[in-house]
Amino acid sequence: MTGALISAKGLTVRPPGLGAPVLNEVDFAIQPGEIVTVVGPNGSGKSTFVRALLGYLAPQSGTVTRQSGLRIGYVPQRVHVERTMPMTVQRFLSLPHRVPEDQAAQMLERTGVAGLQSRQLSALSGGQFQRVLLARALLNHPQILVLDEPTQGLDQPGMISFYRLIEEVRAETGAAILMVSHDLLVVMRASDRVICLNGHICCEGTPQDVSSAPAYRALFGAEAQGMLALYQHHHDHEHEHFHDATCGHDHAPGQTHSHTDTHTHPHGLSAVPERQGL
Ligand SMILES: Nc1ncnc2c1ncn2[C@@H]1O[C@H](COP(=O)(O)OP(=O)(O)OP(=O)(O)O)[C@@H](O)[C@H]1O
Repeated sequence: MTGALISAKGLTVRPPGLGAPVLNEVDFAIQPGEIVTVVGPNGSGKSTFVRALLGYLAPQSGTVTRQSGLRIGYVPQRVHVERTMPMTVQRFLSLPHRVPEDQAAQMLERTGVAGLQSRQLSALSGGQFQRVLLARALLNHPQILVLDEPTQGLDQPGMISFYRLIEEVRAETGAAILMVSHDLLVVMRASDRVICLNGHICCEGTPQDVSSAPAYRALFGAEAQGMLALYQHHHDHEHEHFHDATCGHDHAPGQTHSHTDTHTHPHGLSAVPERQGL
């Protein structure tokens, strides 16, 4: 799609030594300012997808296009190496390029961990470390932030406040955000679009659409049921390109879906028709 920050067409990735591709024929595009979340079971290819989009992995076939000169802020999934090394937060923020102390201080304040510059990385709590990682990614003034499971190890309140911060960052900077997450309930509420991945795109659309898609429910079972408590999904509205792998067809804009689902509310919550603030 024109204007996309990153797009992929027919993206197929097969790591060396693996017989079958981890990703198969994935089409994708993210537009400026969009928040897109990738969900999927363990081993479904989420990190591979992100790394291929960023150019760290070469595709077997298909193409990835990144806007020329695109500024990317990337928080990878596995960063425990840095945490065990003796290193202050200031030094960590200055890798690979030196960052003036006042800029570092400002960014740490923005991400809610003011005054930690001289603290050792190993002395940070999980939540503080995630915010330091976010500060480092933001120092690059990214047009797109790519976060691979950014709330690993955080408790529920920590997760919620982290995602709130991500929404604030989008509002303030206009950066697009591509996240991989297992925190389905929380993160889906903060997303414009959700992609459910399992080697290929099983379904994608608004959180409401995806949470009630049979393919999504088949993958996430009980957790998907929880989503039903949060979203009321009437199948009498228009879908904008919503591919449902279980149905096996696309619903074109203007097409009315004919499923008649009964919505249950297992937690006794009232249905929330629109996206809610966190
Ligand atoms: N370099 C590699 N060599 C061999 N296998 C790999 C390689 N990279 C990924 N894989 C395999 O590809 C599959 C997808 O891995 P990936 O890390 O992308 O999944 P994921 O959805 O991010 O998983 P998780 O939710 O557990 O983080 C896994 O089965 C993994 O073992």
